[in-house]
Amino acid sequence: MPASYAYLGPEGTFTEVALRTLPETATRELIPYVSVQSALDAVRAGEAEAAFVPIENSVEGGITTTLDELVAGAPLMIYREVLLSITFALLVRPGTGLADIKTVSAHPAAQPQVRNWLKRHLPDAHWESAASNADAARLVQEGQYDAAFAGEFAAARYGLEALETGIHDAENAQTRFVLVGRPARPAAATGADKTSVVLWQRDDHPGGLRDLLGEFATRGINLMLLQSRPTGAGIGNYCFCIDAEGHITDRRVAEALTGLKRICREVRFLGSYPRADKDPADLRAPLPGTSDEEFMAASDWVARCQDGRF
Ligand SMILES: O=C(O)C(=O)Cc1ccccc1
Repeated sequence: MPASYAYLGPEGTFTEVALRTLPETATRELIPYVSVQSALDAVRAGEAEAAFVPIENSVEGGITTTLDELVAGAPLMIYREVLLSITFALLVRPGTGLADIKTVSAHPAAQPQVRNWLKRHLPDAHWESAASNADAARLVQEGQYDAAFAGEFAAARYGLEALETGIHDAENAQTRFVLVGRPARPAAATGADKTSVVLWQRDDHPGGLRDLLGEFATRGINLMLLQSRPTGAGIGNYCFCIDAEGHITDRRVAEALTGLKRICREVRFLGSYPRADKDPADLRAPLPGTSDEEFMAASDWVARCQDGRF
């Protein structure tokens, strides 16, 4: 298997910066791709061992292009996540002033993070979406746009200068990135893990979403992401992308997935992996009655009852 990781490029993306925080990248070739889709397709085709892509930010929620790629097509699995705090720089060709800027470009996920700043400083600038923030910087270098919102570190790579730095509408904005590979056994539980799934309801009925969420709630499982995405089968037709606390080898998570598998038309397991935001030591104790030991003791009791040995 090629020891390479694909990532959302070109060079100089926040994605690349987040990826380089993973220790194993020292022994991997890191290959930039023009889109999330092409990076994930490289994994599906066996050209790359894994792909590293943005999946969620704290301002706008899920990055829909990534979620939609994971929802459809040949199954993939998430193995790691990285959180990165994000502030933007306004990158321009040397000599450009604020008054010269007619067009600005960045990845669509950047727009909600700089909207207020734009309104205040460049109210008449025309927004042009780019495949990534670094690609916007590259297009500024080529003369296609006047300015790009990107990481300050991208300036040197594209011969640009930062007219402004530290741009962020929301304090502490973070973006979450994931390392995605072909399906295999998830890494062992660390004690502070997250499980990602996609759920498709069997039919449309009152309380349908509550039924799905109930499988987590009754087992004391906290949810960290719930994003509905259209299935493409018509208005009102959605699947649900869910991140839940815990690992598939935790009894309560395994039982919740068992319940969901029974009541859903389809469940896609997207992986169990260590949480980037928490140490196992910080994690609260499971709700009473939902620890592995309590699940095991209860099923032993049922087995004894079935045997008449209670
Ligand atoms: O990695 C990048 O530079 C991207 O273009 C994706 C992105 C978009 C907005 C915030 C963080 C990452």
